[in-house]
Amino acid sequence: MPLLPPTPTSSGNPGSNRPPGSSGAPPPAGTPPLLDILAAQNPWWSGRDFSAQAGICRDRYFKKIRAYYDSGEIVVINGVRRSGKTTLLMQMIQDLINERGADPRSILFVNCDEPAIAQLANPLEMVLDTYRKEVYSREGATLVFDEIQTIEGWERWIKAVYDRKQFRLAISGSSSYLLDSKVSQLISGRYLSLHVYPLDFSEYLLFHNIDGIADPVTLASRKYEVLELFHRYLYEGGFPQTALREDELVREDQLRAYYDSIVYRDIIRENDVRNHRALGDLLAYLMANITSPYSYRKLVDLLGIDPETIKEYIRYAEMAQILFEVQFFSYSLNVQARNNKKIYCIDNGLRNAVSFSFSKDTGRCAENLVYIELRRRGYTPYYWKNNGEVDFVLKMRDASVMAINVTYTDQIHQRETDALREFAEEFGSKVSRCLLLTKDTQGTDGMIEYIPLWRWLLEGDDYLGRNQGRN
Ligand SMILES: Nc1ncnc2c1ncn2[C@@H]1O[C@H](COP(=O)(O)OP(=O)(O)OP(=O)(O)O)[C@@H](O)[C@H]1O
Repeated sequence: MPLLPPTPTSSGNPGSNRPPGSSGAPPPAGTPPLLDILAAQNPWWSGRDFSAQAGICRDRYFKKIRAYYDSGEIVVINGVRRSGKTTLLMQMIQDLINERGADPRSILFVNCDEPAIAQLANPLEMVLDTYRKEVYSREGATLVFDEIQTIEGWERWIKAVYDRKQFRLAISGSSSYLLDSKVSQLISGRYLSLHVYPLDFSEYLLFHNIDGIADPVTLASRKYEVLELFHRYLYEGGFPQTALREDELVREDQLRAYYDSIVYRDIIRENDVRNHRALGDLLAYLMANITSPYSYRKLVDLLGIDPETIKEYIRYAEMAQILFEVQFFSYSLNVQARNNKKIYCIDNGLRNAVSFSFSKDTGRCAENLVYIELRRRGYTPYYWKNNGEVDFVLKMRDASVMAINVTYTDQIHQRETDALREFAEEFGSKVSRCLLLTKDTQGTDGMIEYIPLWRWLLEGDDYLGRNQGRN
């Protein structure tokens, strides 16, 4: 079977079974294995259909990637494992070929996590060399490196390639190390980055064939289905692959496999963690106790792990983007540091699949959902506590603050509204808005706005104030 059959738009000789730059003979037994690997990863070189790999279009990410690509800067896609980064890269490639007339062979995609590539002595250089010699040697190629953080020294290499100005570049990675300060300094001013999260609620609806709910008439006619799906989303979370699974047992097994792979590859392997048991105990505790305040001292007493190790492991979990620590809100950094922290998880489905719980933990799930949505919208939420507790405090660009409580019960408890009033009294004119996200109550009492959680998730930033901006 020819290695690279011709494609109608190929830049090679018409009728040739080989890519431009290769020798005239059919690929012999001794064809470099690297070319085979690359050909398998780049089905478009041979005109093979790869639409299945491009999945369902997540519009807002896709539009951004397109704009970033057109800017000529390095497109960086970052996000927790399995959130859909590779699929977005496939959508970008499909768009370049199908809509924008790119020569299929002018696009090189490399999965750097593939052992056969990662094990090469100088993988990126060898891949580019092979590609240039065997597939496409002209200028203007697009080079796409998926999971690039697995290759040591990739930053210098990417910078050098960028500086040659011969290629368009896109890279992706699953860990925040991809853009930690050292790296971003090296390529600073040369990249535009996009953070990919598991599906938001409108994307989740789209994955269940509900589209167009921005239109009030459509929303009204499909409200029952939307509410039913919201109930599922609340517990099952939004990883794209699991959102498409109907079988609950398979879905949970898959989420547990995600968790194991994140913990092993992005925490243990990435940071060379030796004490697996301590790490496992800490993560299990934090996963079970999302949304609750904790102190390092309490964790030391409970788990018998020293405080420095606890801090370090929490940082690793943050870099792997599965857990996020939230600080107490105060204008004084000392007060902020002295107070307890809270922890939130990237996805309710992931959290529920690995945490043993007798109840459905609806309150925690609702609050966690809001936290992730606020991060998606670009905020760094804080919490506040005095007599009552405010779940989220947002610092706005105009220096005001917004307070949000979440209550997912049939009846609204007075403590939720009292806490918002207490916060408003304490911070006075700095408070621009108080929201209470509810199960289904909507309206206002003059000071507090009540909004059903599902509706707030769908209505994007509007309820947070279009002109308020983010911190
Ligand atoms: N937009 C989408 N439409 C349909 N399926 C999707 C979509 N995005 C992701 N998926 C599915 O979710 C799974 C993970 O997607 P993908 O490989 O793109 O994620 P990733 O972030 O690159 O993962 P990793 O970090 O593990 O490489 C795949 O099975 C993929 O088919």
